Amino acid sequence: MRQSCHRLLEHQQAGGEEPPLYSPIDQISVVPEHVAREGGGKLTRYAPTEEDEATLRELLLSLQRQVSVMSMNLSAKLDDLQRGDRQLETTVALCEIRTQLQELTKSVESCQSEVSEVKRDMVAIKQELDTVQQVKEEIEELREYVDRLEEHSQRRKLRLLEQGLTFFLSYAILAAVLGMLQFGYNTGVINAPGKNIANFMKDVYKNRYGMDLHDDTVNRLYSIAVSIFAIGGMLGGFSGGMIANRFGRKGGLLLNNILGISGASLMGFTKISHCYELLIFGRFIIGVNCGLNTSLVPMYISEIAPLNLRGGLGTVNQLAVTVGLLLSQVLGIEQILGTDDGWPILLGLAICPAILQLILLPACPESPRYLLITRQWEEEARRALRRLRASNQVEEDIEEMRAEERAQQAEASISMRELLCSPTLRAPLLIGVVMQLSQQLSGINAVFYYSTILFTSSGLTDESAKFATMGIGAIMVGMTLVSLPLMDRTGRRTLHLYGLGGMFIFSIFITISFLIKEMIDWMSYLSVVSTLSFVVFFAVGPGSIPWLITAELFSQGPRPSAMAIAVLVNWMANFVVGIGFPTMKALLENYTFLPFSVFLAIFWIFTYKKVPETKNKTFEEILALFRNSNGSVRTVVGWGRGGAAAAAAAAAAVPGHGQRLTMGDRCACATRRAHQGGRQLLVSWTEATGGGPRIYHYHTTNVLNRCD
Ligand SMILES: OC[C@H]1O[C@](O)(CO)[C@@H](O)[C@@H]1O
Repeated sequence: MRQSCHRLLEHQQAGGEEPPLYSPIDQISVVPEHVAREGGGKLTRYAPTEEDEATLRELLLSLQRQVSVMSMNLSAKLDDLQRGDRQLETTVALCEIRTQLQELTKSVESCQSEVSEVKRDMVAIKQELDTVQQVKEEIEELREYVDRLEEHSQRRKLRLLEQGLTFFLSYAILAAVLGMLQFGYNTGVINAPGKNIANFMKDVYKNRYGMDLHDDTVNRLYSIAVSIFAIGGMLGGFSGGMIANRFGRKGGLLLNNILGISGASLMGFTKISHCYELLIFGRFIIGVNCGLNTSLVPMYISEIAPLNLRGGLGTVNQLAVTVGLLLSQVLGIEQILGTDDGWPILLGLAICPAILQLILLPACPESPRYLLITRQWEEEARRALRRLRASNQVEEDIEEMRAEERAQQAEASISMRELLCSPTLRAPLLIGVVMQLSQQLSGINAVFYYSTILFTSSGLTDESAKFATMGIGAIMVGMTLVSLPLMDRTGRRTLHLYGLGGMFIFSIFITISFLIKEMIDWMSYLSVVSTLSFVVFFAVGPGSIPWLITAELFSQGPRPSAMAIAVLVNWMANFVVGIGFPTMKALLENYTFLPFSVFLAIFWIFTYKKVPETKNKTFEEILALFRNSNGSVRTVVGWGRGGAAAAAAAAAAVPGHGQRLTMGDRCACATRRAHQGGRQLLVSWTEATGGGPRIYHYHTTNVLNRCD
């Protein structure tokens, strides 16, 4: 209070302006006289002194003076206002001004708060700019690292492409393809001794029941013995995937020989035991054995073959089939084993490939891919590779397998259901299945099973027809051999297109020759030449490519299940053609081959549009072909624990997608709890020590398994 009075006096003594109307009075009334406020706001009692009283008196006088001045001022102003004509207008204007002043004050306040917000934002932006700069630098580093990685993998691939055929690799291939030879042999072996087997059935029936077996019943029994082989094949082919995962590729093949030996023995002992049921059962068992072989052998070969030889070595599958077929044709002629006494030996000879494989295969290594990716036995895989490559430098192969493993999200194996439901695997599965269909629905087995009848019906004598049939077998072997080196040079897709195209043209020629053979004599030769050419083109592509490409289209996890489905389809189509062709021939007569021409045209278009080239591509690259067509797979490199830098790098590597890389996905791959399908972003990486660079593989869509 005392201070306030002093200040007021000082102000007046200094000749200050007329004080505002409200302030001195307000100040005086703020605090009661007997109370004063000290520093810190604490209230204390106040006792006035004489000096204070004098000051107060002075102050009161000055206040009185001021009040009178103010009242004079006021009354002067009021008079002015009352005198003025525009008193009302002025009041209104003052009110308006006051309102505007209030609004102005409000806007100033809001401006103030906006300014402080902007200030805050600017600080945040600055921080973000710093982060962006940092991220930019990191991306630059990452880019350099990716370039280096790419260079490294390019060099690795070049080295992989330089690998050669070693003695041990050839030995392992030879031991394995005995299974495919078994398949070819048993496919053809039943044709030549057809009449002898029918006679045997009649004799047994007569001995058993004392009456003659009707020709129709004999034919039915014989056709059961022929076709039950394919039923066994379907069963074996379908179980191939499961066996391959459970016992390994080599393990499965070794076990399968038990079936081979049993089936061959049953067939071989059919005559001695006077029991044609044994023949039927034996054919079924050997069918299961061959079905398993068609699944396991191509899988084993594609997994042990070096990248640059995979096509050629895959063709050895079909080479073995054709050799088996030719062997059965040659041994089945009347001069050798195609007789009443010889046929059980002919059928029983199927024991030879099984025993030979049992002897040769144990020395071969298990598939290194199976050991490393499916079993995670790295040392064993390394040992197997060292033997197959005849070198201690196998790190390139190991790295390539690891890359395949990463690309398939570390899935050791994928069930049949998962395979069928996976959107990513749908495309390769469809291609695999259509490729198998293109082999069987091309009509090749119509030629094989019924070539002799076809030739005689187009005018050749029985004798020449038999030799023409054998010629087909020989041409098939020769042409498959010719196609072998082309597979890794020309490429699978190109050869398949040539093969299907040629078959299409010659299937038309076959139909033409059937149609005009009655008019022109030499047309019978046109039918033989057309059929031989048909077979030549089959050997160029559709004979071998479906076997090898199905194994190539899939990585380690889904490969066994995919092979099982594709092989099942192959056997089913084989069965349908075998069973259906006689009826088709009866119905369509000279136009019998026309449906095959239509199928061939469809398969050609499909191959042209959908089948990718797999020549010289690693399994990881093939996998990426399908992922990229469906979504995208990228590899980026992140630092340490990931975070913003890795996320930004990932986002930068998927231009246009805009997906965010969430580090939460990391646990996904570790736990591997599988969910089906779905579009999502998935991340996996290799662990690196000491916070160094890490490789992230991520797919933006259609991943097989979602993990959380
Ligand atoms: O070589 C002809 C043979 O090849 C196969 O297509 C298997 O690859 C068999 O179905 C056919 O009898």
